[in-house]
Amino acid sequence: MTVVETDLLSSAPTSNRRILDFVQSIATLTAPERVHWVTGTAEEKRSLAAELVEAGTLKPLAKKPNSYYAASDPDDVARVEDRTFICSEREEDAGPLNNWVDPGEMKRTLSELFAGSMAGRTMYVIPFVMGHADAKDPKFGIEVTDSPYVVLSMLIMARAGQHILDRMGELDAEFVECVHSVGAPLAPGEDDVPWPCNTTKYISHFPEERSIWSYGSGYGGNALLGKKCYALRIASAIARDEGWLAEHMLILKLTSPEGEVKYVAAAFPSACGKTNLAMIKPTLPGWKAETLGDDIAWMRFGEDGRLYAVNPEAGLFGVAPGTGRHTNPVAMEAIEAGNSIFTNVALTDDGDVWWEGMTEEEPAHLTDWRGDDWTPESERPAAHPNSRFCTPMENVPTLAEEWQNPDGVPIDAILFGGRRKTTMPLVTQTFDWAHGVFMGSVLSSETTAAATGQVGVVRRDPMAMRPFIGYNVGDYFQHWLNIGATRGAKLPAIFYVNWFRRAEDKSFLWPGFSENSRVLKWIVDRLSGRATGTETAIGISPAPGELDIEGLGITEEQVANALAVRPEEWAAELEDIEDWYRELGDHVPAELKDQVSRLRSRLGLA
Ligand SMILES: Nc1nc2c(ncn2[C@@H]2O[C@H](COP(=O)(O)OP(=O)(O)OP(=O)(O)O)[C@@H](O)[C@H]2O)c(=O)[nH]1
Ligand SMILES: O=C([O-])CC(=O)C(=O)O
Ligand SMILES: [Mn+2]
Repeated sequence: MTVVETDLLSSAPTSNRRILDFVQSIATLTAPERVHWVTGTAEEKRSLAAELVEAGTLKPLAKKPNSYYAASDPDDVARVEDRTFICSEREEDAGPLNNWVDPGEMKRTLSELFAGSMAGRTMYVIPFVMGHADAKDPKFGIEVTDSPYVVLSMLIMARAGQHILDRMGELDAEFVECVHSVGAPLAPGEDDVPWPCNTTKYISHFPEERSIWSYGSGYGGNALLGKKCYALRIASAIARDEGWLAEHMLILKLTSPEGEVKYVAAAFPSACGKTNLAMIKPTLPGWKAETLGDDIAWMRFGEDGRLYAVNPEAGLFGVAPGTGRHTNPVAMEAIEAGNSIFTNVALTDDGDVWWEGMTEEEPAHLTDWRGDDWTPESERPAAHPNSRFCTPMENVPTLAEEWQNPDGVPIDAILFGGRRKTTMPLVTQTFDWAHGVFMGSVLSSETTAAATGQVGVVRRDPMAMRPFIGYNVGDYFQHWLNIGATRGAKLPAIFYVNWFRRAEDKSFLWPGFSENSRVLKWIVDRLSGRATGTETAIGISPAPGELDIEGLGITEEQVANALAVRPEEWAAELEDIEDWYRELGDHVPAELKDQVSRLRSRLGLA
């Protein structure tokens, strides 16, 4: 018996066989120096943080309570989509948008990489639940990792710790096995680096087995395995099998001046405005917005036939640049409340954080995310474009009380949207569920810094889920159609929005941010039958005068340009949509292909 085995059996805070077997097998494979079962106490967090400060990974921030700064390796700054794999038994089940490797072959590769990969390090065992532990069918996970930075981040992002392990033991619950290593074993006496990682990276998912193996990266969506890997890729496969939806969506509660409440979920691709909309401060008098989630929504039918959404996460992992008092004051307040980790932002000389867009005036001197001196004359941004704040949901001053409800909130409207300079209007309502699924399936957006690769290229990002669907995209579309065809379903209305359309002089046609509340008002007016709208080839637009622009200081003409459905743009779009469906192959449902023909004829192009 190795040291680890003795240690594991004697000190494990659970007697659950499945859990012990899993942890033991990973310890045997990865050969860590010790095993630490994560409890989630304040004392544990303090000591982990102190260790990370000692190692140079974290710097305490003088200006923010219990908050830390981290700078990653410059080559480990975002999700790596080209190193992300869906290892289903059949290649066809991974579909055309995923990288597929045979599961047996991937397991062999991983076994080699993980063999001894935690040498000289501590292996942490993080018991967690996505959603609520007292939900009807709680979705548990155990992440083993050799990164204490991941532990501290996971304790913010998910409900985790000893109380979750106890609950799992009580229920003898199934759990998703999440295995993570930064891939940087330490030889005896070898010094560690502040951000250990490996140039070889594998973010591998086994959807049938419901397990995740992540190697080589310590960053965000690659390493906090409860988030994108579990709550979207694996959960989307579970949701397909169980008849629900796991989506890349924010959840927002809106209350009108008359006290009418509506719940909205919205899917925008990474770095396209979910966190901002989730924390919107309406500019229209009397309107109130409250936050339920900013990135992921799990939606299931309730007994009344409505779709109920829960946020499976417990924290925000928000894009820092562009977040400031004038754009997202609610997020700024959340950050001020402390208990946060900031990664790849810039440091001020007095021990605070800064990033582009936080303040209008730039500080005279900073330490940039690479650790270099920075002044306003510097050519490179001070914060990495994908720098992030990791903050507990409880810090959000606009948190809705329903956040504690394990069954979630009934969704009235689903919004799809992307970042498009042209073509896509500010807002349009789809005709019905199938048309909404069609519009979601052709969602398009310019790429952002949230993933490695070229930024600013238009690509299709169906339902904002392109990098996150754990199975064949065509089957995923069919699943959405099936949800709509569920007997007794009282479905949300589906809208499509674009805050990012530009004028000829390249300026934004719509001021965005808090002013998006005017678009939300029109949406609520549609839901409640107060706005009649006007029909276009692609959906229902606000009729002239229906969008409230009072006091906004923009002209009716500018609004008309933001809302315009231009036939010449749509002729080009249609061709691109046809190419897209061809590219996706024969799993695309006939019902959606039929939507393309109908759009073609509505555009007068048949
Ligand atoms: N012009 C404009 N920019 C916006 C608007 N909303 C958000 N942004 C900018 O878009 C960027 C990303 O916004 P987020 O709200 O963090 O995006 P997200 O969808 O939550 O991103 P992920 O966390 O990567 O999934 C930030 O730089 C924002 O300032 C808007 O209404 N108009
Ligand atoms: O997953 C991440 O690293 C951050 C995120 O929310 C996204 O990219 O959508
Ligand atoms: Mn996201």
